[in-house]
Amino acid sequence: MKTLEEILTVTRSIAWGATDILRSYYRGDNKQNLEVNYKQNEPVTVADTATNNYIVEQLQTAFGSEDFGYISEETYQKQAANSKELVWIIDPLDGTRDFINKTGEYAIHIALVKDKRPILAVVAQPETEKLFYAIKGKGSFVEVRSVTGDNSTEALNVSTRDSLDDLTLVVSRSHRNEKLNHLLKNLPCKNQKVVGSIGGKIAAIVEQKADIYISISGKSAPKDWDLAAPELILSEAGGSFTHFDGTNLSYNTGDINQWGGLIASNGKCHQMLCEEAEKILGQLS
Ligand SMILES: Nc1ncnc2c1ncn2[C@@H]1O[C@H](COP(=O)(O)O)[C@@H](OP(=O)(O)O)[C@H]1O
Ligand SMILES: [Mg+2]
Repeated sequence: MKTLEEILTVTRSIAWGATDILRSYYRGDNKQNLEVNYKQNEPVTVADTATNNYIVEQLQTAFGSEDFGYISEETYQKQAANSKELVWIIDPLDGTRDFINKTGEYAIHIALVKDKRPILAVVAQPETEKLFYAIKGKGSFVEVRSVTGDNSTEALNVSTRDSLDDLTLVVSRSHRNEKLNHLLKNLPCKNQKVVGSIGGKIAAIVEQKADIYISISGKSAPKDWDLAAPELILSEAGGSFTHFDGTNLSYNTGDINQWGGLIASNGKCHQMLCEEAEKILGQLS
């Protein structure tokens, strides 16, 4: 069995390959029409499926199916938890709406999960040519691709901002509901900005451009592939990512949905934020 470092090297290379595929669709180099279909009210394009197939094929070629299971957004069908000890959880295009609407805010997520928790993660942000990566216990890093092929890498640390009023909150542009809007209106953090893709929101926190991300499920919920890779990148950069009650997220549980309220933060006032969120939402019901 390869070491996690060896697995990461291969995964990073696959994520750069996926970056090139998405960038070429984004720029219209692939002449195929970007027809938008809908799966459970979420848009899907040929860019999602082409990148999905590329990532899964490349991972399967590199790691096989004896030791590893595979859960990927575009090929997922409702199923029991995957029984393999190591499971890849893949979102080939996180932020499909933003990809279609050309905000540039979309990402690729690849996570390796063991015992329901992420142990290795890559989040690529094609439009900034950045690739965020982490191994559990080894810190988070960002690699920036340059045209000369001379990539630079930096260790990531969340901000040290620790006063609720000063924290900047990032939130979804397209997944909003009454509860979330009520919470955003009543939290003391008044610096709020919309960012597409969960990978992009977590990238903003680990690059210290923001401090908090909040999500509340409605009729639908974010899925394992939306969260597993960003979660590890954030926690390895010193942040926290939990349910409102402070408990950890679990992946590959048999229910792909992540229901309820989730808070990701720089960790400095995480518990206070969780309590504040529950208090504010308690007033609504
Ligand atoms: N409440 C919710 N219900 C369903 N999906 C959600 C969601 N909140 C976030 N997501 C998913 O998370 C990704 C990023 O969304 P957003 O940009 O709004 O934060 C999108 O996935 P995909 O683009 O991979 O389909 C979106 O479907
Ligand atoms: Mg997707």
